[in-house]
Amino acid sequence: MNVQSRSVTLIGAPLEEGSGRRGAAMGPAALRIAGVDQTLIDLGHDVADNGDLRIVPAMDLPNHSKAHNLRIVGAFTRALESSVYDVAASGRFPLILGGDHSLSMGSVSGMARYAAGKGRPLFVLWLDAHADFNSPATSPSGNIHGMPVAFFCGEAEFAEILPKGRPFVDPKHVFQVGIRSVDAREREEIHEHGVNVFDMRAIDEQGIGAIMRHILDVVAKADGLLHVSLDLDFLDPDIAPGVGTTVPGGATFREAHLVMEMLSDSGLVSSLDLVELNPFLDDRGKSARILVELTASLFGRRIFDRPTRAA
Ligand SMILES: NC(=[NH2+])NCCC[C@H](N)C(=O)O
Ligand SMILES: [Mn+2]
Repeated sequence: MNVQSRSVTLIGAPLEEGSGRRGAAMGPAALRIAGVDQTLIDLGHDVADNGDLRIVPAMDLPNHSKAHNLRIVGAFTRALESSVYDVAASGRFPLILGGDHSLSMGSVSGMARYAAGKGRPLFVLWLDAHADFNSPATSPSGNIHGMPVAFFCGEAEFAEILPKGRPFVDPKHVFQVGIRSVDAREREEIHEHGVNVFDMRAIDEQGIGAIMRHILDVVAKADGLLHVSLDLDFLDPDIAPGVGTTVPGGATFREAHLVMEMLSDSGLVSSLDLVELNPFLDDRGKSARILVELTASLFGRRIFDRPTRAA
């Protein structure tokens, strides 16, 4: 195996209040039970586990009728922003175990602060069925997990969650791959802001390999850092049922692994979110395991590393 060994720190974010239902708070536990730490250790990496973040609701934030549970999501955003920043600044790779996708408001903002301090641009690879570019004004649901991209791009500020002057991500540095469910006003917003969208049709027509080569080329040429945010619903629900917002027609097992293998080869990835796993909806741990397997591919596992076995 020819993989650069990395120092990885796991950060559990048992957050479910950004989604419309319960269950995603069990995500970090399920990912640990599926063996995320040992899998990385077996690949030769040094792994530390910071445990799960524990928060109290941020009472300085308002109760917002169009951004449900803002005080809890806001508290997680603050806690994750600083712990992801601290882990990255200590030279380690932050691996965030979610938790619903609103946690990316914190993780990506923490990486944006880290990248700004290094004078390097931050790029985000958003692997998801959804664009998550709503704001309280445009969201049909009021669920904050549909808003994180707009938040870290500086477009959705629904209360002062993070200090004024926080660094934003340039929407043109966001690559969304696997998209197949976008709300009407959200669609206008992503086009207006120049987010790079590769929807499922683009994957079907161009192939995921060509799309990934293009993205990695752009990041490498800019000497950027690349944060990867993997929403379980990027995958087809047939292979990954343990998620609250399933959309048919998602990425296949091999498409998802090829994304991770190419990311691994590139050496460009600085940080990773694993989000939206809802173990309450899963089928005998299948979705938790697939997220761990994909993480293994991102950290250097190759098809030929696995013992051959009949199905
Ligand atoms: N991360 C997710 N699963 N997001 C789903 C968002 C669904 C819908 N667009 C909304 O804003 O409510
Ligand atoms: Mn999402």
